[in-house]
Amino acid sequence: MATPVLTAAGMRAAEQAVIASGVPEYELMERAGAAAAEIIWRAGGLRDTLVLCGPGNNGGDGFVIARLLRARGVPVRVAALGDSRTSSAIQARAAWAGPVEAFNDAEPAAQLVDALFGTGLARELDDGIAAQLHDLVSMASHSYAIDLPSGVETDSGALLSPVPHFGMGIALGALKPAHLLFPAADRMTRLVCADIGIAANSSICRLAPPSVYAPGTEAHKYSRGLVAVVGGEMAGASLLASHAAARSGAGMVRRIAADAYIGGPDAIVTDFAKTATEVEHSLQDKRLAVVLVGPGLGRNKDAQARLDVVLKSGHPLVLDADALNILGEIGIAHLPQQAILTPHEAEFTRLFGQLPGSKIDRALDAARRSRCVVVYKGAGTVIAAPDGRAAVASHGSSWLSTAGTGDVLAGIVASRLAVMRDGFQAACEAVWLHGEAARRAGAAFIADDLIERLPEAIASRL
Ligand SMILES: NC(=O)C1=CN([C@@H]2O[C@H](COP(=O)(O)OP(=O)(O)OC[C@H]3O[C@@H](n4cnc5c(N)ncnc54)[C@H](O)[C@@H]3O)[C@@H](O)[C@H]2O)[C@@H](O)CC1
Ligand SMILES: Nc1ncnc2c1ncn2[C@@H]1O[C@H](COP(=O)(O)OP(=O)(O)O)[C@@H](O)[C@H]1O
Ligand SMILES: [K+]
Repeated sequence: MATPVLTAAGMRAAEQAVIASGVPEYELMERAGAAAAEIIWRAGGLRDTLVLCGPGNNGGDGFVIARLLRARGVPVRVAALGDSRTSSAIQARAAWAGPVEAFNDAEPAAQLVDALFGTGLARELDDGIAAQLHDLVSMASHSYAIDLPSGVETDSGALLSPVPHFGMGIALGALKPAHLLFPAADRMTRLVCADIGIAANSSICRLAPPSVYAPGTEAHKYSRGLVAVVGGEMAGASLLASHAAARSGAGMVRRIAADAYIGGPDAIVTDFAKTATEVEHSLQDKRLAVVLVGPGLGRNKDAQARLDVVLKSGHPLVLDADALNILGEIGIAHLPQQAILTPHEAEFTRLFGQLPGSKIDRALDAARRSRCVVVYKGAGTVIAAPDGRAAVASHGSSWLSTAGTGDVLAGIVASRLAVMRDGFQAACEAVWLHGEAARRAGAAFIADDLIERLPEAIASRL
């Protein structure tokens, strides 16, 4: 099941709904503290522990964690950053029977629990606080960020001040954008989400592994989807995309290109189309389920003419690479509705300009403006639909940062769209399969290797 993602305001609203239903606010803090203490106990056992508590409810969680770990026999010290300022945090502090040290004087421990700030962080940490947190975390063998690492901005994943690397992030009640967006997501080696009895409904989710279906017994190559990949003068990129499409479930792939390359998998049929008119003619095939254009297209006048006939073809479209660059120049008004766009950062900015907000906000804004599904690529890829749904793919392999992997993704997107016809779902499946193929390919792979891993990635989800 997809894990929902809540912004700081969304989380407050979800908490308020539970409180309005009759659960005392302090009960939520006890639940959060108990869930986190259980996770820490399982991971760290009887290690000597230091809990850092801030002034708000995140600090309150810390006092509950300290009390419950001590009740299990864990040697626990608590260091607080000033007084507790909320009624729940004051109550949690009063229930802690041990001494409270000053944060600035706290000595390191084998296990460090950061309950300084969570969703209420309003500005960067003072330099001295950030430095002391950094030292204490780096001297601990086990470190846990309660709800969020202190210093990250909940909704954007930005680092408001330097943030150390934690062994584990323990999200309370729901994931927040900073758990999945970079650079914050990189500050937690492991991430767990603790259930505290909050109904976290959200149109934004963490990308979940898909359920993929094998073709039915009545399937034939056209019913499984015929994909056309329209390339230009350069063969490599459109070949990668075509090959990836062929390995991702489509019944047939046709490459329509001006290059004279005749190698590549024999299963891919190449239509030699020198001019835009010849491309137009090839696209008149009613059996085509999806047309992908962009990889290897080029940006010259001929490329523009080829793109133009694709945009007017009436087929469901996937637009990548040079198709996006050309659209960045001529404007998104020329986009057909319900296409899938797969921009990386530079292509995104060329298409939509500098949009405000988090990467999730920007992807959703772009999807609404273009009325297309947008796959905003990079570490922390966001897939957004015009109706407000978004999925965030985190922890994809950084080895993907190699030439041609985007062409492979575009081919997978086209193939999944040909198979299932739902743009958002197809894009989500494709990003997951691409990430899984990368995981299976290990280190230092090239784009071609990813394609070979796609059948295994698909088989793992049947
Ligand atoms: N309502 C509840 O009882 C629950 C609260 N929860 C916890 O509460 C957290 C949110 O609590 P709060 O809203 O109290 O916020 P925080 O505890 O994250 O921080 C807010 C406090 O820090 C101060 N502050 C903010 N930025 C600062 C900075 N840079 N330097 C110094 N002081 C700064 C604020 O003035 C305020 O006093 C969540 O992250 C979660 O850990 C969860 O346990 C769920 C239940
Ligand atoms: N550091 C990274 N971590 C995770 N994924 C990445 C990283 N860098 C790139 N990727 C992924 O690799 C692919 C690269 O696509 P793109 O930039 O279009 O490359 P190309 O144009 O060379 O094919 C995208 O799917 C992107 O999300
Ligand atoms: K924290």
